[in-house]
Amino acid sequence: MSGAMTERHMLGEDEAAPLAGLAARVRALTEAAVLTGVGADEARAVADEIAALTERLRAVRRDAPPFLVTDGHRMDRQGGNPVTGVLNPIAPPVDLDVTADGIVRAEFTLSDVYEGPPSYVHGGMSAMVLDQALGMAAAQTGVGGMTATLELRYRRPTPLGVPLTVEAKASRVEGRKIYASGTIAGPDGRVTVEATAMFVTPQHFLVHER
Ligand SMILES: CCCCCCCC/C=C\CCCCCCCC(=O)SCCNC(=O)CCNC(=O)[C@H](O)C(C)(C)COP(=O)(O)OP(=O)(O)OC[C@H]1O[C@@H](n2cnc3c(N)ncnc32)[C@H](O)[C@@H]1OP(=O)(O)O
Repeated sequence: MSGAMTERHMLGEDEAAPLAGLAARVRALTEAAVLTGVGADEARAVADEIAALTERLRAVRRDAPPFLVTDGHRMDRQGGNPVTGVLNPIAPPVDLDVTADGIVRAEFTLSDVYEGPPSYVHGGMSAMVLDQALGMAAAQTGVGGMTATLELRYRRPTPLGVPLTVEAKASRVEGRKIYASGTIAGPDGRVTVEATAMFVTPQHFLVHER
């Protein structure tokens, strides 16, 4: 198990770059696996080669995903994050930026790997991207917190394979509760998904942080 309290290995840029390159290759592999039309023998042969490569990576195993050394931002240090993490092949990855006024924003494209209804993005994937963006927006107000509630309104289908925009902003803070809202929009600027969320800073986290 990768427990939250596990001491994390900190990756400097030199160490992180080749691992990000590895993740990018595996991301491409995942898409190729979903879309491939090769025959059964070729699929088995490739599977065996991949199994051998997996064993090579397992030869040296960390207890938990490493963190990236960043320029003081705690936001993007989780290289293994499934939305933003450059080290994680299942992350698109979504490169979330924070503007001076606390708006969290990214342009990103979701491949066929994230298909829900035929030719559209899976609603759970939209939820995950929004959870992350709203969570980062909430963290802009101070400590940040765990998602306590997340409400989605799917207004229209979200297209695959075209540039999407996610935006989020914190709206208010009440004690340990932080409220945030955000959207995903298609290339035409029309909103496809709206989200509101409440994050709660755990008591013990405040004690550790302050
Ligand atoms: C560890 C802190 C992290 C900070 C990180 C900052 C770094 C930022 C960096 C990068 C951005 C990251 C972005 C991440 C995005 C992804 C986030 C996720 O996926 S999180 C995983 C999914 N969520 C869970 O697994 C939560 C599970 N639940 C819990 O852990 C607890 O229930 C928790 C923390 C939510 C509340 O526990 P309590 O013990 O602190 O809560 P009580 O003291 O009872 O409540 C405080 C107030 O909040 C209300 N409340 C609590 N939970 C509620 C809920 N689910 N719905 C409505 N109200 C709730 C209560 O009614 C109470 O309100 P009254 O003070 O009485 O007005």
